[in-house]
Amino acid sequence: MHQTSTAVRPEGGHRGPADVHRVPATTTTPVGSLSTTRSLLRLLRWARPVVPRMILGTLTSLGASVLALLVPQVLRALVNGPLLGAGSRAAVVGAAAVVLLLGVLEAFLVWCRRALVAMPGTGAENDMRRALFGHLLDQPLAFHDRWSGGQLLSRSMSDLNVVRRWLIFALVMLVVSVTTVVVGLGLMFWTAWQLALVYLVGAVPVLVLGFSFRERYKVVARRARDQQGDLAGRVEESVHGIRVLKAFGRGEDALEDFVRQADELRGTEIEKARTLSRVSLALGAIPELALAVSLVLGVWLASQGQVSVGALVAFFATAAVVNGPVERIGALLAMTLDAKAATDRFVEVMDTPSTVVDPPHPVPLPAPGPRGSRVELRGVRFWHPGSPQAPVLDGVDLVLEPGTTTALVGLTGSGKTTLLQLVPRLADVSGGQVLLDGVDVRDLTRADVRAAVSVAFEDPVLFSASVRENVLLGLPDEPAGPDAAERERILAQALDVASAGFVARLPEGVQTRVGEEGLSLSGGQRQRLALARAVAARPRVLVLDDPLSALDVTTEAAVTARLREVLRGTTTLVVAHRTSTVALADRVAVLEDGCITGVGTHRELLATHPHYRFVLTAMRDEPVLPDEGDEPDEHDEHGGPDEHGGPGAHGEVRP
Ligand SMILES: Nc1ncnc2c1ncn2[C@@H]1O[C@H](COP(=O)(O)OP(=O)(O)OP(=O)(O)O)[C@@H](O)[C@H]1O
Repeated sequence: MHQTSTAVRPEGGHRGPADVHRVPATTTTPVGSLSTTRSLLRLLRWARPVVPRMILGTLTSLGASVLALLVPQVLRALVNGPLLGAGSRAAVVGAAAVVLLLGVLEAFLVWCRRALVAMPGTGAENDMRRALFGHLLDQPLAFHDRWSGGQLLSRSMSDLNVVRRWLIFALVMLVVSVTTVVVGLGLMFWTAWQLALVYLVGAVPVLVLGFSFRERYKVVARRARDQQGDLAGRVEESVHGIRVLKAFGRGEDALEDFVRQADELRGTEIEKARTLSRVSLALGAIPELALAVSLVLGVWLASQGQVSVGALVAFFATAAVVNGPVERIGALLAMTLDAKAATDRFVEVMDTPSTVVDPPHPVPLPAPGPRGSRVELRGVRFWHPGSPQAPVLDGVDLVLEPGTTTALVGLTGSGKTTLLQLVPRLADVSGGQVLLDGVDVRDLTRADVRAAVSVAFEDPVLFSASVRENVLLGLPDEPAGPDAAERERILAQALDVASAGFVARLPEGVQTRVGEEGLSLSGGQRQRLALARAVAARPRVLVLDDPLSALDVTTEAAVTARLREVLRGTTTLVVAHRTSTVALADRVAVLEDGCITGVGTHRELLATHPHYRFVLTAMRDEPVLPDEGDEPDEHDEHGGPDEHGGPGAHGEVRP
């Protein structure tokens, strides 16, 4: 999806600040300022294919209502004719048969309405859910940082449920009810206009009450939906952090927080119910009151001979038909306002443009050179949305030469992960450029970039799927991707590189289901599968965010050794928090104050770069720092960069 209006690039090229679209993080979103009708009309974007069936469903429902309204007219003829006049028994039976036929036809039309409308309603809900999920997947990381999972969950599940129920029931019934009331009133005027006038006077307070109900209910309906989202977020967060809550004995506090939020939601739901019950009371009582007055007047008029008895019967029978829809209108209006709140919340997400988009005219991905792909960061600046005054990266220059491995080193919070994310376009630069084989990554399609660049994060995520599916996630499916035998070979090699021998001991080997709903793995096992996944994608560029942090030293050494073999021909950028990870690299780049302040071999930097030495002392394992004048040697132990140095990544070295 390409959104030019709020795309990240400012006019005139790549170097300006990102156009950051701000989205509400939680429930403080104000009530949508659009009218209810305009709000709900936006559903047409997704519900258009089902409109014909909806119209047909509404027409059948209207037909049913017309039949219901015809019954009183038959009664009128029956009373004025066979009953009070010189009618025959056959005429009475005939009239009863007509009433029965009308009833059966009405029931049939009601069934047709359900059959016509139910399916398209679920179809529209499904399409909207799919569109929303696709949109969420399309959003950059910054979007997911700012929206709570609970809000997104409730918007994609319960909000769309509300919209579906409105589409298949309330919308149709509202149209039918209003039409029935209008036509019924017309018939009442035609039957006995004096009585209809009395009935109509009762509509004035109903309309006034209805208007104030709409205004009040709109606000609480939105609040209730937002609070539901917050509550879902609370559950999600607590389940996610259950270990921490238990470990710190904070279960009771979490429960208290949950109960408080649940009580707030309950309060809002009660307010909704009260608001609705007030208007429902008025909608029920006022027409009945008007009918009571009409009855007295009607009897008097009949006694004066100004209306016939048949007309009187028909009038009240029609009023009985009309009263049902009038009473229902309150509940239908409430469902409509709930649907407006749900639609507003859905559209808020859908209208959030992605800031990382495909270019209008993508450049084809150039072929890599003989030794692999070259990555260059040129004057890269980056700040997180909302804090342009504090750039995390402030002019990063770094070249990763083809086929080399560069370790990125810096103090915690210095921006290493942020820098890494810019290469596969998980976020776009705020200034400067990231070039892949000479092309700005923003001029490539995201699919091309992500096929070329694989990532493994420190905090590995496995999906509820088999080991095989998790590891081969980055490979294109057949027929574009490798065939079955080749996939098995890639799988075996990736697991071997990641030293994931434990997979063979899992209950069903590579078929074992892991992830959230599968077998629990240790942190190190998960990391190895994530690493295998990155390797299996056979990328040109491998971006590793401290992927071995949970491994013991022996396993890390084994993985490192295998990685060094496989990484030939792959350009690798690896964040290192341990000297043993640095050992993987040909060159080391030091990130300091948002810039690369040094690039060189471990030995060179150790000798010349005080900040590098300082960072090493802060690393998780204990580096062997050289005594003054000594040659550093700890990397020789790890088979480090000195052995594999050679011409590698280089960049501007700032003293
Ligand atoms: N989504 C975000 N919104 C705002 N600031 C953020 C966000 N993510 C990270 N930051 C900030 O950006 C800075 C760099 O974070 P980053 O995660 O890139 O550091 P790092 O060097 O990888 O840290 P570590 O070594 O601890 O993993 C930090 O100050 C962090 O607080």
